[in-house]
Amino acid sequence: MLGSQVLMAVPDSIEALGTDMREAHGVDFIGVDLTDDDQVEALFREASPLHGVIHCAAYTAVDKAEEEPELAQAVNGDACGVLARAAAKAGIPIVVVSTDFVFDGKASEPYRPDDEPSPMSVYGRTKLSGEKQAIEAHPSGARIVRTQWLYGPRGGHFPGTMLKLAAERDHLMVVSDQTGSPTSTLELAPALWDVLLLGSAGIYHAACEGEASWYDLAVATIESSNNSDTQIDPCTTDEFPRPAPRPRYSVLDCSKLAELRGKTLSPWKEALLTYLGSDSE
Ligand SMILES: NC(=O)C1=CN([C@@H]2O[C@H](COP(=O)(O)OP(=O)(O)OC[C@H]3O[C@@H](n4cnc5c(N)ncnc54)[C@H](OP(=O)(O)O)[C@@H]3O)[C@@H](O)[C@H]2O)C=CC1
Ligand SMILES: Cc1cn([C@H]2C[C@H](O)[C@@H](COP(=O)(O)OP(=O)(O)O[C@H]3O[C@@H](C)C(=O)[C@@H](O)[C@H]3O)O2)c(=O)[nH]c1=O
Repeated sequence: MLGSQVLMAVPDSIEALGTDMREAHGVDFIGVDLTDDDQVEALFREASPLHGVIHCAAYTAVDKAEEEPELAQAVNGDACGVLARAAAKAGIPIVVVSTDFVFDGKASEPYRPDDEPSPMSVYGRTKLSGEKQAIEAHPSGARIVRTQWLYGPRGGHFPGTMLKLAAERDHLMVVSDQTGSPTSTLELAPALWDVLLLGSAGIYHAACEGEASWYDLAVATIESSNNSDTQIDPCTTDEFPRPAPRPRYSVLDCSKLAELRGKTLSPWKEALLTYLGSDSE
């Protein structure tokens, strides 16, 4: 969703900094083992990122990760250390994209970046490992950006699944007891740039404003399509069992990012409607 490329090296020219015309080189790591220091260093020599790296690759199949913990650990955990080490050697910062699923969801108010993580799933544990490995490998340059509930122009995502299912079925059940902040990658991408270029080493939270359940997100998505009679009913997590546990509440406190940027990301519904091409509400 954040791009099929797994690494973005930013801009070629210093003039591009601070403008809206920032250009990134997407680098496809075809055939490169991200857990191999030599291969990643060679890739850095080839791509020669001047100002930094935004690392987006991950094993994101939350349920399947429960069956493939070693692979998830290699991709989500160890690769972050390797990439951060290469960035440290190159003397450039790195942004590592992480997740709300590092938290256990037992909180009742938004999680701050320095709150203690306690992941519930293989995906969450391996992403937390990636955060730690990146910080250890590049203490002065690693910026961790935790985000959540992403959707956007590329790749599969929950609103897309809802639209597809609504076209096929006349009834959907969607969990209403998990709360987070649906976040458009169109909102997140500029924030990642700002953290890379203006931020300092450490952990940031980045999500659209406001909170919602998956049910709320499904309803808002289907309503905006204006051509669906599909009935959507709320259900509990227990009524929609999945292999990986998810946090019940994982809203992120994004005030540190807002201070850095002088603004918040847009409210989640506004961003959703913009993405869906309808701002008529
Ligand atoms: N989706 C979400 O809701 C959220 C995502 N995030 C984080 O944001 C980042 C981007 O997520 P998203 O855009 O959803 O991810 P996607 O699953 O859409 O894309 C992940 C990318 O990683 C690549 N990748 C997977 N395994 C490997 C590997 N072994 N070696 C090289 N590349 C690999 C994939 O390549 P290929 O296409 O070839 O498989 C794909 O391009 C991730 O770090 C994720 O953890 C954080 C919070 C929420
Ligand atoms: C398809 C479907 C899902 N659900 C539920 C299951 C689950 O609790 C919730 C979301 O399901 P998904 O599997 O689409 O999303 P999920 O993989 O849980 O999404 C997570 O992805 C990772 C990568 C992250 O980092 C998280 O921030 C988060 O976005 O919706 C329903 O209730 N009804 C449905 O018809």
